[in-house]
Amino acid sequence: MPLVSISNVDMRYGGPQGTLAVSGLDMAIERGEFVAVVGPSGCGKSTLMKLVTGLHIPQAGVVTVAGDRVTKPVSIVGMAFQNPTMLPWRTTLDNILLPLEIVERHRHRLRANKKEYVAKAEALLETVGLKGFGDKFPWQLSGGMQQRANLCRALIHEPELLMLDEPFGALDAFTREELWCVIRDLHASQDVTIVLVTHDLRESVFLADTVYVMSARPGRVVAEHRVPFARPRDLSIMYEPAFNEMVQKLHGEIATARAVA
Ligand SMILES: Nc1ncnc2c1ncn2[C@@H]1O[C@H](COP(=O)(O)OP(=O)(O)OP(=O)(O)O)[C@@H](O)[C@H]1O
Repeated sequence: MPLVSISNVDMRYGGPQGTLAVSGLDMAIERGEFVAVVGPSGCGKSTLMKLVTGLHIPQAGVVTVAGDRVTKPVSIVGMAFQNPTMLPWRTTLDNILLPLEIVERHRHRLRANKKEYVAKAEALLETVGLKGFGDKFPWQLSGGMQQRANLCRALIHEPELLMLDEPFGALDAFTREELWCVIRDLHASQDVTIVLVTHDLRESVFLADTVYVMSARPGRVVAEHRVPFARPRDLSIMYEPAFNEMVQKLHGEIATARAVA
């Protein structure tokens, strides 16, 4: 059974006459898979994220996560967005622990095993290359470092599913590539399923096992590609012709999706 299943989903904003954001959306995401979702602007990529995390409930069709129909926010999911939104008055470590303080189920465990969770946050910081930065405040970190810490915060409760909505969009090209490697390594080491929404086609091909292409609004899946490159992948793969051919193919499909809109 797939970890995430989206079957024939319609999502409309603003009542019966409102904007139909996605229509007839189908997707099946296996445990451990790394999925990237690309498509023209406004095609419903963020809507898809909100449907899977239970922030929106569709008017038609069914979304299931780990076999359960999604009817409310899903607890086995971690999320990271373009802007890290760390709380400036808390240290990086305390920002990472924040979800555990907020979610009732974790709160007791955090109180009982604070040391264990601090050690876990520190281990995550080390994994993303921020060893020793836990006591710094977010405003003392660069944008790339904040996004690394943000990833730790999304992973602190050991989610089965990590949803990333344009997490690297605000970063410069070099920092972005560094973070691709961080995500690649997290996926390899953390036993987590990842769904990444992105406008960056190279990012999608470098990171994903499967790339879904969505149509213009109302969004639905118009193409699904298996990425054939073996793991672990090195950034140098981006200079290989087969990599660039795949990026160009995706580019062409999105241009077509935009044109038929
Ligand atoms: N709360 C809302 N009320 C009305 N319309 C909305 C709402 N949220 C999104 N939409 C519309 O639904 C469509 C899909 O939005 P969504 O944010 O999912 O697209 P997206 O693919 O993530 O966009 P982008 O690529 O620009 O980030 C868009 O046309 C948007 O204008």
